[in-house]
Amino acid sequence: MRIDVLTVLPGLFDCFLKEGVIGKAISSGKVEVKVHNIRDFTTDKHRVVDDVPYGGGPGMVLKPEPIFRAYDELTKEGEKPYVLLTEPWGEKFNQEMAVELSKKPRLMIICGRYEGVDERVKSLVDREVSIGDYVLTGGELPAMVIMDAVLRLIPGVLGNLESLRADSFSDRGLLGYPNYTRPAEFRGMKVPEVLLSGHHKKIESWRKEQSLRKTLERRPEIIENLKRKGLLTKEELE
Ligand SMILES: N#Cc1c(-c2ccc3ccn(Cc4cccnc4)c3c2)n[nH]c1N
Repeated sequence: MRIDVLTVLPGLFDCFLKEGVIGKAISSGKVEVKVHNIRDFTTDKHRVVDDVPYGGGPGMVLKPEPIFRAYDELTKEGEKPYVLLTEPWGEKFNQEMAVELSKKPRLMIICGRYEGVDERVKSLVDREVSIGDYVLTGGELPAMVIMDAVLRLIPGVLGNLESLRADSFSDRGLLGYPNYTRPAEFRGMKVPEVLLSGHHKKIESWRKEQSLRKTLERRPEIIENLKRKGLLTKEELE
């Protein structure tokens, strides 16, 4: 998968693209992520990317020209990208969307700043996406959240064991099971016996029950949604 990111703050992505699972996936060539400074696609000597809003009002708006120039330049060759625009009021990002996006060969993520992008930029966009009902200062952190959730699903990025675990739980949006590690007792708090038993079938069924129970308690709508889609097995429904 290739992802092109358009932003006026490319430096925000430096650590994200160097560290951890995502950094390894990029350095090993499993995925390609290129961050482009929208300012590099301006043509004036002051490299202006924003302007005051028509009709008045606070703040500035990202101009359409530099973003269109970047899009035209980056799509001259190769497969056309599926274009995302991060927006406070976009479609809510979730695991289902992450799975869908992970199957695209190429993505482009346009990150707004200030009061947002000129409305005409949306003629380039396939999906306006929000990571939640709160207002951030720009679209870069949402872009990193989306990339993290999508790239971890690319085969080989997490390694086999992890991707197997992911398929059975988080890809259906179920909440995770409790994790423990040594010591077996810490300040009077013991690790559940089943996890010390070495009985893999019992452990798996305990984890599934914990995940379903936590999801039912905290996010019952996820269970209802899975029931409606027929994505819960008979024993999971019991
Ligand atoms: N995805 C996502 C987001 C954003 C987000 C995303 C892009 C931009 C570009 C500009 N702003 C700031 C801004 C714009 C309009 C009004 N108020 C503030 C952004 C916020 N905030 N919260 C989310 N879940």
